Amino acid sequence: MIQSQPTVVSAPGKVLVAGGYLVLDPAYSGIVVSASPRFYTVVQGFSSLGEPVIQVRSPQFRDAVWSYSVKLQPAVVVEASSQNSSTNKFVKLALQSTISLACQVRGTDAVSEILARGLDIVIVGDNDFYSQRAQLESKGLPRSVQSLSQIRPFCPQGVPLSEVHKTGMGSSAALITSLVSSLLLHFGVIPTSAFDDHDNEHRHLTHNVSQFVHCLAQGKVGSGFDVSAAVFGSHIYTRFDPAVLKDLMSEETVHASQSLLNILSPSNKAWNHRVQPFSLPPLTRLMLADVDAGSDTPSLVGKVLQWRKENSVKAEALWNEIDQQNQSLAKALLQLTDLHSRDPENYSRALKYISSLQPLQWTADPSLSREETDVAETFYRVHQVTEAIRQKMREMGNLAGVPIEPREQTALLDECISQAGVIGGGVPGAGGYDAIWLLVCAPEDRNPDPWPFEKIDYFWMNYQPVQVSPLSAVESKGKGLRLEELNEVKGLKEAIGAD
Ligand SMILES: Nc1ncnc2c1ncn2[C@@H]1O[C@H](COP(=O)(O)OP(=O)(O)OP(=O)(O)O)[C@@H](O)[C@H]1O
Ligand SMILES: C[C@@](O)(CCOP(=O)(O)O)CC(=O)O
Repeated sequence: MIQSQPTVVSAPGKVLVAGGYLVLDPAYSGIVVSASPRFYTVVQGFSSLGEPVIQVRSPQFRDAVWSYSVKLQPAVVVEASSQNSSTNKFVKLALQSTISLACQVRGTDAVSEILARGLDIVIVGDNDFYSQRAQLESKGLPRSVQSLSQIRPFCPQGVPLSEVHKTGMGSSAALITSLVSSLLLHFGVIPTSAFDDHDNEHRHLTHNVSQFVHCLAQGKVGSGFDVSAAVFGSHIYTRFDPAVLKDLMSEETVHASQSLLNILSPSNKAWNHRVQPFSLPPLTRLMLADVDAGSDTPSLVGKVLQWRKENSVKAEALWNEIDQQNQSLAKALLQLTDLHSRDPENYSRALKYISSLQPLQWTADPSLSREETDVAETFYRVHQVTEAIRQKMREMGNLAGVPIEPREQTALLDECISQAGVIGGGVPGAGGYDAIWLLVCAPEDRNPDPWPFEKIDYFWMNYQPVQVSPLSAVESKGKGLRLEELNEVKGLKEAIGAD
């Protein structure tokens, strides 16, 4: 029986539009856009018969219920029940770390009281985190954004978690971030006002804990841009030095560590990542597609890093060239936001004008005013820079002998990017065969033409060489973590079985 008011926190997925591979090195940065699909964690008091337990459920998957017992003395130990039909390292480590931290911050008695009745935790992710091809096929629907809106929210995937086809939106980072934050709130480590503003110590603590749990669960310290996007929303990300986590990176030390709070505290100066403000320009729309190019993505990252190590001079030159382009891209995109805020009318008129033309034609009209020309030229610069980045990333792939932008993706992207109103695009993150992103114009009024996004949606639906499935994701302007009301998230109550 559910007994207390639920704590609900959501965290967004991400798209690394520039900075793949480079972002692993603190000398470089990446542009990470937070996306509208979110992971939701619902934590409630739960009265079980017998021993207090924590029950975690992921109702979108088969056999995805995990029970844990918790001992607080002499040290916090979270133990998975022998009856669980599968293990979930991510969930277990999130419980272990947040409860340990809660004991350090609130004291064992307070935590023991909250745990006395047990906890029921439900985790669900928006449909875009998982390929919906099978759902669309079973409903006889074409692969279009419109069809996706006909699939019910948090749709069950019909398979165990280990078999699901992910779309690369950072599911584990968003999941860990929403789970960790909901637990920190539920145990009173941070107050309910923690996420009311975008840059306070509570949000930074949540970031550090989520980053740590995610690294520990993955068994390595990654760049962390995905967790950072889940916490802060879109930004320009520069990674932290992995040394900050070195004393915590084994499961044994987590059990033993008295210094968890000291290391994860926002006042620990060893957390030296940088989060610089960024968002995509007004009246544009991010489009994403899951591409089924019928080929396995080999382990790209290992091979690229190996090549870089063996060819350091050549690699440094290439990394610096790509970095310059990445910085130019961020600058041009931010400049567009600025042009909009200074003169929304001319921005809007220029955007409407370029929406029905191919990039090459954007700056050729002498009848545009000076202000409109500024806007059109800045959009054209974004177009040119995204094309230059693609070219350099292909070069990186060729040199390292890996398919960062494979031929199938090049053909698809070239065709998309040559269409009217398409600003630019590429392969997100590490690249490979799985996905593409585009930035398209989204004028307020579309007449007389269809919106560029509708034309692309139609183009993808009919594209023959590979199967292209759109995602409904757009950029999330929600600035990362959000405290939610259970009743206000469409389909959430039904999905967690509380209706
Ligand atoms: N809905 C969920 N409920 C519980 N655990 C989940 C859920 N989704 C993911 N996980 C945990 O995260 C792990 C998957 O992590 P993995 O590193 O494969 O994802 P990812 O690479 O971040 O995904 P993506 O391709 O979306 O970026 C699973 O093994 C599981 O432990
Ligand atoms: C190659 C890399 O820079 C990006 C990987 O991005 P994604 O998870 O494929 O979106 C690796 C990393 O930063 O963890």
